[in-house]
Amino acid sequence: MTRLNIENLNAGYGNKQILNDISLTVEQGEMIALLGPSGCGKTTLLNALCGFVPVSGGKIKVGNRDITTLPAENRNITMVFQSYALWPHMTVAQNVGYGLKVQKVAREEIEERVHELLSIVRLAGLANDKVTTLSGGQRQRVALARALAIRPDVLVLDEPLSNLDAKVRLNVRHEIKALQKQLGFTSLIVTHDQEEALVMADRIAVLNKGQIEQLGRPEEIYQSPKTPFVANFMGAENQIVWTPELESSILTGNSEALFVSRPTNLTANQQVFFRSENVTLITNTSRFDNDNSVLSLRGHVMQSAFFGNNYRISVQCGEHIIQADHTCDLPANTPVLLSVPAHALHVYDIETSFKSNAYATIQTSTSFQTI
Ligand SMILES: Nc1ncnc2c1ncn2[C@@H]1O[C@H](COP(=O)(O)OP(=O)(O)OP(=O)(O)O)[C@@H](O)[C@H]1O
Repeated sequence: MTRLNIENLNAGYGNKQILNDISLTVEQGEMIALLGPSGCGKTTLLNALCGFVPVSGGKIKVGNRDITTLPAENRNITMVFQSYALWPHMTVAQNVGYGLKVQKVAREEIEERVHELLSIVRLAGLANDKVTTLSGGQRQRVALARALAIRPDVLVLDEPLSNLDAKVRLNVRHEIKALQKQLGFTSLIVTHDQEEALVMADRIAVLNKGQIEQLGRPEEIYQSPKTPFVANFMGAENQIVWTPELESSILTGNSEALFVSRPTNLTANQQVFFRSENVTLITNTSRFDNDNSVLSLRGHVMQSAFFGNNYRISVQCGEHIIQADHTCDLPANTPVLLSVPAHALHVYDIETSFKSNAYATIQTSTSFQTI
């Protein structure tokens, strides 16, 4: 496996440009997750790498080879599809060996390689079964073994777990990750599931409208989103646009005020995002601390939903509806006080979307350690 280098890539369908100036390097042995909402261009990027979608500008290099205009079969990039794309009339072993047979590799070598890969993906006992008799998780492991059999320079995976049910999905994602670490393959994986990206990837590229909005380690993307889009996409679903009116409402010092306190890094004409898990909810609303280290606001419960390990409480705070995680159920209309520590706030300038959050920065590093 080798390094993949994408430089200023533009691609699309006919006159419709989908990818705008994408630059991304996947280091040897690294797994990068492409994360973004439906239609942002994730699959188009994989298709452009594989040679299925023509490139209108920029370069794709694998190691020192420029593959930008090479036909798909000469690129040595293999795709694992969401739908597995296995041959239904073939056995497990025949599917895994298919690519090697096309490459006219000697029969003994194919047998050896197929055997090796089937034991890696723990399917050796099913070598002679028809793939149609396998479960979804097993089929995806066959697809993975088939892709790896031809020793691609780069492996790309297009939502490989989407067709699996929730429990199998958790297992297979850990298996793919473990395999990726064990074999050290260079890979790009497409997902729209942020948890999947956080768990599996060495780095995450968040795509928005055909552009990379942020690239970084999972911790960086989660804890220090650079833009409102990334903050919101990574689960900071609460948003308050901090207008001059809100700013003046807090400065009244009124104990009935909706906004009780705000941290010093939040000023007028900014927007703030935060996660429900970072909101502390109390039912004693008489407390009135002018505390500069938290954003604190009053409201009343609209509804409550059971989430298994806690309750997600929707709180109406003036015009805003804030989601807060809480340990117990609360009846509608209960008055509550919400507070969010400054370090959990992601603050951006309204006009420029420029990040102005001094509290939530973490140590970041763009270097990638190969293992
Ligand atoms: N064959 C095609 N011809 C024309 N437009 C296409 C084609 N395939 C995709 N598109 C358009 O390109 C854009 C990006 O699609 P793409 O499939 O890359 O998005 P995605 O991020 O992978 O979405 P999803 O998560 O829904 O799979 C969309 O607007 C889509 O309608």
